[in-house]
Amino acid sequence: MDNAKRELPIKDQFILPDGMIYLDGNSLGPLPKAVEATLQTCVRDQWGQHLIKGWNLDDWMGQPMRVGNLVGRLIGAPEGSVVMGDTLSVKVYQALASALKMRPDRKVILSDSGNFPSDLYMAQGLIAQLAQGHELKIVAPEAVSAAITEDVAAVMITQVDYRTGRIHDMNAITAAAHAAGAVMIWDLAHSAGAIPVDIAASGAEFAVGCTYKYLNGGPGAPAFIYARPDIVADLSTALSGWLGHDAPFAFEASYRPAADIERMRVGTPPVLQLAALEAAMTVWGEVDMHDLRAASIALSELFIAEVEARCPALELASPRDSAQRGSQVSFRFAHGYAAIQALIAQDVIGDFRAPDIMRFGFTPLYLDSDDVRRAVDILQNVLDARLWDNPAFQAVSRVT
Ligand SMILES: Cc1ncc(COP(=O)(O)O)c(C=O)c1O
Ligand SMILES: Nc1c(O)cccc1C(=O)C[C@H](N)C(=O)O
Repeated sequence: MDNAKRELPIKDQFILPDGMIYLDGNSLGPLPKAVEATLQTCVRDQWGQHLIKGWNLDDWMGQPMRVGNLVGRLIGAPEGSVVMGDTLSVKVYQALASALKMRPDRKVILSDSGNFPSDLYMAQGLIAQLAQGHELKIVAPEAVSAAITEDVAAVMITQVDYRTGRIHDMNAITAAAHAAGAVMIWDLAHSAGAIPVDIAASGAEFAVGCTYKYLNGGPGAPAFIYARPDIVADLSTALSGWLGHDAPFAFEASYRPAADIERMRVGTPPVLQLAALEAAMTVWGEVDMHDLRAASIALSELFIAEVEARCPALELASPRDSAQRGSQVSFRFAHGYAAIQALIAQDVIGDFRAPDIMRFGFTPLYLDSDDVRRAVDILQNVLDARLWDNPAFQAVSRVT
């Protein structure tokens, strides 16, 4: 297949600095043009002029469900089954706490060593808080299915590994969890907007994810949570904030959860961030996820082929089979941190994950094959000329 035919034509909908090749949309997506204008309106006209009336006039209170439905379409969730709010770590906690309540006789939470640390930390914190003898079992990614035994209450897996990009088989793991009577939670942080997902078809009970990566909602954009519609009415929400109440403005003294997914809301929605995200979601109107996936694979394959041909010091850390890989490609290199800094100094933006992973995200909404070739030209120069071997590139910054 000709790579050019796989490219998506909406690069002009994003604001990217001149000359920059942005290969970090898997960590923080760039600014969609629609967001800039919407935020101006939201700040100046809504907040500025409507003030408190904005909750009704501009339906700020409806944002978490309205935007949840937009995100839901990208992950195969039915209308009304996804709600926005809080950070992903908080949503992991809520999903996990709800899942444990569904299996009171079981004490094991199963996850894998490829999971993002915050998910594991939230599980550890919840276990300590409950003090009921739960245990977090962490196995190798390849060992997950075999480790789903009948003492497992919840299987909590991030579908696409943040370091290597390796994809877990969502349907197979969910089926294994259900066969053993466990509840399934998927973290779609590196999946939503990156690969086609059909959460409803998987049958999983919960999915959570963030929106600042491939959904381009901006730094600090809120997370989403999905719960399978047939279980919602009985879910314990763990964090019983007033906006998850069935009638928040009745101001009752006792908590009574909303009948639907809104029970997973906690407190006041981040209105400006949700306005930004709602505008960012308009770019998906013209994108078919299967076209996007094909374009992402074409760009990733091109990158791997070019790097392997021209940069022999780097070792592929991602699965070679594109079907097993998300929308990022990682290479191992002992001087990876400094090499990434040297690349960034030349406006090729990737990132580094300890101990030695150079990570590059491929987002076909705003990247094409010329960008990929140019990025590899610069990478080759960084390696051939040992540009990484410069003290200026070794000082580790607070955020990598
Ligand atoms: C898989 C995964 N889970 C959880 C998080 C944490 O998200 P947040 O900082 O929004 O709580 C991240 C990224 O930071 C992530 O990649
Ligand atoms: N959420 C982030 C942040 O607030 C600062 C820097 C990076 C992040 C990230 O999202 C990291 C990301 N989850 C990762 O895959 O490494």
